[in-house]
Amino acid sequence: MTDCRLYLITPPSIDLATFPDLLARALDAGDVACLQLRLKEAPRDDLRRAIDALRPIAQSREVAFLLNDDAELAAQTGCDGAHLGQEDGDHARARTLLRDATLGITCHGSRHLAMDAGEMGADYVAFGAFFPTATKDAQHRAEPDILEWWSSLFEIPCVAIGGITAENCAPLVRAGADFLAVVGAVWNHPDGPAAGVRAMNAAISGA
Ligand SMILES: Cc1ncc(COP(=O)(O)OP(=O)(O)O)c(N)n1
Ligand SMILES: Cc1nc(C(=O)O)sc1CCOP(=O)(O)O
Ligand SMILES: [Mg+2]
Repeated sequence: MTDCRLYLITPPSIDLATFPDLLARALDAGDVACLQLRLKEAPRDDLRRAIDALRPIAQSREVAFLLNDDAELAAQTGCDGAHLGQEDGDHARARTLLRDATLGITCHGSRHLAMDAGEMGADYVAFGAFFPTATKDAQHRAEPDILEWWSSLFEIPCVAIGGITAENCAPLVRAGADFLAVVGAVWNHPDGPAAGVRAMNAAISGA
């Protein structure tokens, strides 16, 4: 029995007229540990509107609501935390701003970055991309052995990301990933996002 759980990230752009209902149905379909709002192109006002609309949908279902890229906005708007990359500002300042809220840090395929993030106080470290992804132009790759190495040495949870699907995720679960972060595997599932959540849950449990 694995403790690994699904970490869902929003599609790169959403329509607030229809997405809240789609999200609710996806979250009701199975186990989702957290939702990251990742709208790279959205103007700040749209981002605030999206937070206001989507945060209650996640939090009312005990799904942690994390904001991508902006710890200050996350802290101001009642998010459960933020995910920051290596270019997303001062991690130590974000740690202070977020107080007890979650701070996750992208560490690509780097043991060094992961240890720095752990020392700085990250609540999780994220490794990737494990597989080719159509969701973004990923410049870094990671191999499953980094998950084994990290989880054998450190208590801080690790997230695997990048091109993960129900079909390819088993080695990452077995290597020790605490969370699998996905976009396409859920939102582009041929039978819809709810089916995508069910497929990921089944693949994680069966790994
Ligand atoms: C869980 C998780 N892991 C990695 C990333 C990537 O963050 P970053 O490197 O800052 O890239 P962008 O997402 O900002 O394009 C993530 N968002 N979530
Ligand atoms: C947002 C993101 N960050 C990555 C990294 O490697 O840091 S890969 C990625 C995209 C994840 O989407 P999908 O599940 O559709 O591949
Ligand atoms: Mg970022």
